[in-house]
Amino acid sequence: MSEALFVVNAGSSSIKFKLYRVAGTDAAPMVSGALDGIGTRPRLQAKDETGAVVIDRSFTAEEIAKPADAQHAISDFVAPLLTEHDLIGVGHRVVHGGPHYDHPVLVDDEVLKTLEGFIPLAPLHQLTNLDPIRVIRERRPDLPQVACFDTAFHRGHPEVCDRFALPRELYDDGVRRYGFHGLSYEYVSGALRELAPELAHGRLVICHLGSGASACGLIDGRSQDATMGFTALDGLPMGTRCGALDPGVVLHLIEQKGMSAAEVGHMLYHDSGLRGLSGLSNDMRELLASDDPAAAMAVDYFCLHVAQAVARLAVTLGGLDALVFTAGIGERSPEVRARVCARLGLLGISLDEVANAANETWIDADGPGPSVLVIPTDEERMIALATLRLLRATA
Ligand SMILES: Nc1ncnc2c1ncn2[C@@H]1O[C@H](COP(=O)(O)OP(=O)(O)O)[C@@H](O)[C@H]1O
Ligand SMILES: CC(=O)OP(=O)(O)O
Ligand SMILES: [Mg+2]
Repeated sequence: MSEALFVVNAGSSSIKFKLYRVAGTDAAPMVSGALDGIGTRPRLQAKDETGAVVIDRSFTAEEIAKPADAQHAISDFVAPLLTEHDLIGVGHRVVHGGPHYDHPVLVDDEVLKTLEGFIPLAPLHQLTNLDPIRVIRERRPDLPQVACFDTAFHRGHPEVCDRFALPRELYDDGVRRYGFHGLSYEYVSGALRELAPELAHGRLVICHLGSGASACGLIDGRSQDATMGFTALDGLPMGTRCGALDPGVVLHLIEQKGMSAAEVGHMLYHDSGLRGLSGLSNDMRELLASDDPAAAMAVDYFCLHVAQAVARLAVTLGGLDALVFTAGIGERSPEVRARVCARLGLLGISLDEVANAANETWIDADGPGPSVLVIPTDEERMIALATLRLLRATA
């Protein structure tokens, strides 16, 4: 029987999963799938390694009302696939690891309790990250589970990038700039190391532009600064999240407009960003296809703020050798990349329009400026490898 590893990447409305075949210290996906539309139009789809569909099943909103229901349905689907494999463990993406977890950890009662304490810091993510862990613990208490954190990669930031300009004691209480999407940044900088080691050692900015969006500045593969802060609300505007915001607006909404903290929180997490700006959609594809001026302004706002973030991070790094785009928008939208880069001529950035339009890996024009690349991210692979390393080390 060959060894297998299961990886779960749970989000607010979907759970992505992959089942890996383990070979030594490497792992290759056998089945990849997702259950999305939780609570609305739940649908479980998965493909095998040849791309053939192995399940496509719809559920009612009542059947899969919450992430725990989704995990049960996924586990029911996966269990029969495991008869010929020895499942050695499960790796999870957990968005918030707080100030102390700078590496993946084996989940036990105490770890789970600590991670539950971070739910208020990542309301859109943390609870749904922890639900599958609980469900799998109920079903298979013997199975080792590993939490891999979005924050861990950023824990080595210099102090000047880790603090807010607030009274010192708040930092000791954990009010810090954590940064997120660390699994994605770790994967992408590793992929760049394979493609061009000299660039990976240099000053690099990676833009992770998905439904959550952030940018990270790295030197020699190590994160120095990132746009997300204490929570995954900060930094770039996102699908439904506001990004960086004058904190005076929050005070105004509460004190003058009489909104409750929960109402403000809901607005900032769910009704802002591209959705709020456009009044139309949180989906970049729809905005790019629309001829509504508000949609055009939302796209322009997004591109301006991404470009500003790249310039800001280049200041932290003391220059820029390469810029990498990744995640849904970063990997698939030539128009967004072109509009971001058009604003970055001052850094010497210039695109090869043909390569950019074709979503090629290298998209900068010949010349002395920074390299510009498109590298698809793979958070699940990062989780699989980190989980495997930890399981081997603790075996
Ligand atoms: N071809 C495309 N052009 C522009 N945006 C795209 C394209 N494909 C996907 N997107 C956008 O990518 C975003 C989702 O990115 P993704 O990385 O899948 O998000 P997440 O994993 O955080 O749910 C959505 O805003 C979607 O509109
Ligand atoms: C941290 C974060 O924003 O994650 P996602 O992009 O998956 O929403
Ligand atoms: Mg994502």
